[in-house]
Amino acid sequence: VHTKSFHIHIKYYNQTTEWLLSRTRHRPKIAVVCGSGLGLLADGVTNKEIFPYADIPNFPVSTVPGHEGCLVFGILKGKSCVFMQGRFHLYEGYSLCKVTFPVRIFKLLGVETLIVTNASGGLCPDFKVGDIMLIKDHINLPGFAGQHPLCGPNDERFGIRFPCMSDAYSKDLRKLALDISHELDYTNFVREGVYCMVSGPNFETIAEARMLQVLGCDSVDI
Ligand SMILES: O=P(O)(O)O[C@@H]1C[C@H](O)[C@@H](CO)O1
Ligand SMILES: Nc1nc2[nH]cnc2c(=O)[nH]1
Repeated sequence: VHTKSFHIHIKYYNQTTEWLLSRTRHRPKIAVVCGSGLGLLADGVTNKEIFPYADIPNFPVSTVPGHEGCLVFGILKGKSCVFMQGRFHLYEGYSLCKVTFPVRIFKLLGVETLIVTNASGGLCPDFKVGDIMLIKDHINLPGFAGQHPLCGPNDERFGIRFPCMSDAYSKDLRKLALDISHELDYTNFVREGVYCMVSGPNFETIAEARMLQVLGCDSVDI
């Protein structure tokens, strides 16, 4: 649906939401987007209901290895959750409003907390391969050049026209994650940093990586 368009009509969001609500008993308040190879984050949920993206009306499909392409509803630690086993990327040929389509569906399903994960490239010299970085802020490089999911007519149901981004990532949730990393003795590989989005699909040249470091980025992904 409108793969190259800046805008997806509300009727498609409604159609997808109604389709899901009529097929799952779950009413999740928490959504988790699983990046490359991280689909196993959904393994721990009980009362699972699984919907392949290809079956969900208007949903994009995953085209990248390591992205299973399923929406998994279930219960984790007594909380109803929904997991995206696989996410979408600009470099797959999807417009950014298509890439972010599921996030708006989560909003319409009643989700209040979104946890995003991905496998990104480290830029901070202190980081080691395999470290976990909690995102404290981001730089949306394609956004500077007009590639932005919020371009186009604004629908107030999803948020205001000019969103403030000075507190994009919940301080409370970041503190909780850091506190738990202390409890679990994970502090030697749990970091905090600034995430940079680029369009890909190529990874950075040495000069580009150095430029992103100078701009204050600690990790980069596509
Ligand atoms: O979906 P994420 O960001 O975790 O995946 C990264 C970026 C590319 O899709 C892929 C390259 O290996 O990993
Ligand atoms: N842009 C970018 N994305 C990545 N995703 C995983 N590794 C990388 C990387 O080195 N650069």
